[in-house]
Amino acid sequence: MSEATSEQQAEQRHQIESTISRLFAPEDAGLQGALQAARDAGLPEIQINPIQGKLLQVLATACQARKILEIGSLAGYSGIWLARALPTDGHLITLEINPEHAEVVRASFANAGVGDRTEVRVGAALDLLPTLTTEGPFDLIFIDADKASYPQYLDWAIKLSRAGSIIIADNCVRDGVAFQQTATMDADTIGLVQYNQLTREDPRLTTIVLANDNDYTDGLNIAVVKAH
Ligand SMILES: C[S@@+](CC[C@H](N)C(=O)[O-])C[C@H]1O[C@@H](n2cnc3c(N)ncnc32)[C@H](O)[C@@H]1O
Ligand SMILES: [Mg+2]
Repeated sequence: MSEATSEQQAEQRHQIESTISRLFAPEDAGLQGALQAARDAGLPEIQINPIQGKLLQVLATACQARKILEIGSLAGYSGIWLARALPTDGHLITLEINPEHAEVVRASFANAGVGDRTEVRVGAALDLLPTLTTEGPFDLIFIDADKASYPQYLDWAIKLSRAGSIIIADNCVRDGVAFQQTATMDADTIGLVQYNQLTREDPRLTTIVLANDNDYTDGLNIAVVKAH
């Protein structure tokens, strides 16, 4: 029997991913509505994928999350996945710099039935994070905003967490460049490289990166806070 070509292997990986998505992470009307609202508002399609959304829910459930913090809301797609892992008295705060995005998020949260347990705060995350110290600790923190600030977001995430909290950051593979050190990197890539290094070396964290987006070329950095 002949070896599969690289195109056949890519197609097989794609089929497996679609099957996992369909079986374990189907999108209901609320999630599909958030994607449509984003398209209608002309927002970029840079949200996480359904498997990542379900993974966020699995992790939120694993740490019995009652308080979740998200940095970077876009249209509320990841926020809906996260909010649905909360108990009815749980709370998700999502930080978003763009007021137009925030309006779309609020409408999509309401449409998805999670308006009661979610709050969108508008502003630059680095300005808003210091105002959250009395509202934590957060059980899960999801970082998915401007990449250059990821190292500072990590500092804040640890400050706002407890032992057992889970800190997740998106786009921490980026075709592999997020693990490289070169002289010619832009500020976003430097932020990602530093984030991976900081989470790998920080003795307070246990960390792994999973390549689980865009045909394994991007993915999530997942860190558990062991102690402060
Ligand atoms: C990749 S999108 C978030 C995607 C979303 N988490 C999802 O998967 O559905 C990044 C979002 O972060 C917002 N953002 C960028 N810089 C920010 C900052 N400094 N503070 C807060 N939000 C920021 C952008 O406006 C954008 O809506
Ligand atoms: Mg992202």
